[in-house]
Amino acid sequence: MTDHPPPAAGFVLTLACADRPGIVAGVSRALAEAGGDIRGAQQFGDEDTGRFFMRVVATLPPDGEAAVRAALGTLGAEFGMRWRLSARGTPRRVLLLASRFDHCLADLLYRWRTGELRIEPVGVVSNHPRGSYPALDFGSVPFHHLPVGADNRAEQEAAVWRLFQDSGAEFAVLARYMQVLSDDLSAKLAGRCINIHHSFLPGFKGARPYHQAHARGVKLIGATAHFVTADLDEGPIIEQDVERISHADSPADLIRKGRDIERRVLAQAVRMFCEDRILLDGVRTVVFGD
Ligand SMILES: Nc1nc2c(c(=O)[nH]1)N[C@@H](CN(C=O)c1ccc(C(=O)N[C@@H](CCC(=O)O)C(=O)O)cc1)CN2
Repeated sequence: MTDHPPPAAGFVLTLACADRPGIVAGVSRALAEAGGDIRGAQQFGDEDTGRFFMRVVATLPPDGEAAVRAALGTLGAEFGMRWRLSARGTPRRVLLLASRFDHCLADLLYRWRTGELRIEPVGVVSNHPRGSYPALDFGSVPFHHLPVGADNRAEQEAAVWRLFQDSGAEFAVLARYMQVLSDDLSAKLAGRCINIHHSFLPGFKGARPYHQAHARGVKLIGATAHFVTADLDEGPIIEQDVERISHADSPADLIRKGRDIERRVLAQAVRMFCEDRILLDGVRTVVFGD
């Protein structure tokens, strides 16, 4: 009976460092010496920032992960590299936040249930009660009603942060959560909190972009998924899309058409995050698409 070696597992390596010769060679050697097999690689050198970014998909033999982590540790120290190695397809634990409008929350939960999005929702937070979502089935996902007003913003945010930590969430998604996060919470969630803004940024920031768009008479509307920073609607952009509209569209028409754009843009951004396709490049992102 022939012994078959255990199947090699799939991994994604992402890295960023100051650009200089030898990075790709070093990474390839580290993987090869650990028995790894590169299945795909994307890289980008940003001439503005002098930074280099890379995403590698590789298989590793069972004992290869420890070996490659050791080699990457050494390489990382030599090149001043930030790197991350994660098993492909591992669901990412996410805390979902929403306010009155539920279309993005409903869409993410559907894509999770159908297996399209490799997420594990660890909780839903809303500043509105559960009864505000009659159309939604949260199933086994815990729902947390955390009302917020001018008199309890700090306490409410402390509860959100405690939930994020206690649930073991890896990232958060503001799925039309209409509260501005404080500088403190924004900093704690830096690079791991994705917001969907219902306009094609940098146009029409704030809480009512569709009314602004209608008043301005634009011919395209859009949506923007971005990382949350303390500066409202200024975070590094992950994904955007637009749709043509006309003079005949009322604000209500724009809100209706915008929902579809918001849903697909947010879902794409969440998928890219879960597949380690997004790297921060200062105030911008590098997105290694599929
Ligand atoms: N620190 C940040 N927090 C949030 C961001 C962000 O970019 N940085 N994005 C928002 C989402 N958003 C637009 O996409 C947005 C949400 C809320 C408001 C706003 O003015 N809210 C008012 C209250 C409105 C209400 O209660 O309905 C407020 O907070 O005083 C503007 C833009 C999520 N958080």
